[in-house]
Amino acid sequence: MGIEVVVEGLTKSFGKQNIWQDVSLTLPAGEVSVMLGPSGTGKTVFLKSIIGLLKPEQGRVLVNGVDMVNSPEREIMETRKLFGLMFQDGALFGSMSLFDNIAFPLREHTRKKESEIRRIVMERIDVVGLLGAEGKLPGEISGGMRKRAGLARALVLDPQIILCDEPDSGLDPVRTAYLSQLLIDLNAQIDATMLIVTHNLDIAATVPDNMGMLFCRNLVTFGPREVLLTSDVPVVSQFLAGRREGPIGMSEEKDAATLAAEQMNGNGSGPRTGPRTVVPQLEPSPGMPVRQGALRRRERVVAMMDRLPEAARTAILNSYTPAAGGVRP
Ligand SMILES: Nc1ncnc2c1ncn2[C@@H]1O[C@H](COP(=O)(O)OP(=O)(O)OP(=O)(O)O)[C@@H](O)[C@H]1O
Repeated sequence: MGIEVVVEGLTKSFGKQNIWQDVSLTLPAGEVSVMLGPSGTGKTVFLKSIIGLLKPEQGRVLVNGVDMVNSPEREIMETRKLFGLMFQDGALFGSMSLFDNIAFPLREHTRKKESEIRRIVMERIDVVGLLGAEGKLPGEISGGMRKRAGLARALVLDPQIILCDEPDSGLDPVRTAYLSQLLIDLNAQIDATMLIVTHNLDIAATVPDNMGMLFCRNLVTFGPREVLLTSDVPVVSQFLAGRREGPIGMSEEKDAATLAAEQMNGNGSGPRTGPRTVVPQLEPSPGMPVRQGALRRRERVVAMMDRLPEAARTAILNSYTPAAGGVRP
């Protein structure tokens, strides 16, 4: 089972530029979480801070008892082995075949024999649906295949935590839908804790158990998916609706005068009139194991029900009630 990641009071700046401050959240073990946010709000910086590649000036990130911000570098390096990373562009070596790319972490970090490496690599290539393409160079395959190869490479060291940075970038809607299903199937198979950074609304609506959003140097919210999906917080509802009207502008935040003018014109970001539909979360494909993370999540969310907003409670109850169309385990 995956490992929980506890983020406490994290603040990161580059020189005088504060990226975000006082971010606290817990990625529950074995569950899938998504971090949303407009471009430039520091989502990638957040991922890099979790694995200790960037150093926030305040706060802690606890993984298996190790603080990825303040512990000695040796402990951080050791703990980093628990992570699988999938970067935006797949980050593959252009001169190596897919097989060698995917084998790279095993050859670099383990003393396994080539026969064992071959077995593991081919197994992961099968999981991401790339059997037959293992001899190709990254330049000879499509962007979607490169993403899947990046995911296969993230999986070879049996990670307990998987971080995906914009897995959908450059993919068409159909490929994105396949990738979403692949992420859920993977979670069912390996029960790893997953954090996906994206601004893709389809992934946000259908993949995660939990969702958060970074905006304006703060974590706006983080919790069960239904909380964000039914939220009336202006920045959240604007983002989820993909509207121009609201606090998010082209360069992140709009000034107060523009916002006031929008509200005068009736284009404001006030409360919605009708309820927002929460689409069902993706289920693992037929033949896949039951997602253990979903079972644990159900217990966790039911226990916190009385602390959640009413719209989120209703959405959760609907998803867990077969009569209401809910199909969750
Ligand atoms: N190593 C660095 N040194 C200085 N500034 C940096 C560094 N890395 C990131 N930044 C700055 O931090 C801010 C957040 O960048 P980040 O890439 O995390 O945003 P993001 O939310 O992932 O954006 P996008 O959705 O467009 O990928 C940007 O202003 C960026 O220029």
